[in-house]
Amino acid sequence: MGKKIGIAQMDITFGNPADNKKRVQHWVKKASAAGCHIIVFPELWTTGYDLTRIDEIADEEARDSSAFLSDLASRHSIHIVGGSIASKTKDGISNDLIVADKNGEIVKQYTKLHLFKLMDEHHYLLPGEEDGLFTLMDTKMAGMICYDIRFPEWFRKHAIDGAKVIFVVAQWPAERISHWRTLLLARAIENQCFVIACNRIGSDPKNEFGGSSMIISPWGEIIAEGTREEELVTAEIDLNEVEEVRKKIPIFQDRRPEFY
Ligand SMILES: O=C(O)CCC(=O)C(=O)O
Repeated sequence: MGKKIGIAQMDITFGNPADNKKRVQHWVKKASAAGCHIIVFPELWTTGYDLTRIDEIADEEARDSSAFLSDLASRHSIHIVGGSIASKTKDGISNDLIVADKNGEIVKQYTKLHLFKLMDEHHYLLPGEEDGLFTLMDTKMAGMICYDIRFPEWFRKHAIDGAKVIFVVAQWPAERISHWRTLLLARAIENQCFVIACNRIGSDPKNEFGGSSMIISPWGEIIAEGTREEELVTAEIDLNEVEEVRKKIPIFQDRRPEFY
């Protein structure tokens, strides 16, 4: 049976978690009414890239955002790949992707592994040290955050470890949207998995963001793509397609890692 995916290609109010929570509530209601099994949100949706104030507005131990997403997921009976949020711990602040299943259980908290120096992340955030794997609907999946997609070896590790669907949550600037599209397509084709990527729209004081959220099949077809407007991007995916593609061109059997 197909699974309906919804991507909340939303704008984010700069440095205003309360306002952004209202936005997220709106998109969860919309996705639930549209019959989506999963909804996906963008990177740093609570705060935006308000890094100079991040210490004030980050969420202590991701507690508040996790409770918020968990409550929404169980009330609307929908799995939430809850974008990422700034989480404050005793060691510093990290950029964490939170996943809540439809019963409200938090099944993953993944910290962005690769920090993006061009947007000063290394001055404000701590990098992660763990993988992005989780299970939803009895299927192994994984989450990545924005700049992570420039590291094919990180994606590959997750595919080798069993991920059939890889989510990407981002705030990807419009000026490099051709990189975004090309990298996502390549990651889907080379790993023969679904790639479901959510990018924000709108702007902040330093960047304009490019939308073009995408749902890409394991064969590399774009099943759905957003524009640069706020919208719910939806498509139904058939998880069996992963095995079909991997049977047709068996790259995971044909790899020769002893030479790489
Ligand atoms: O790699 C890029 O061009 C964009 C990355 C980015 O914006 C981020 O990681 O936040």
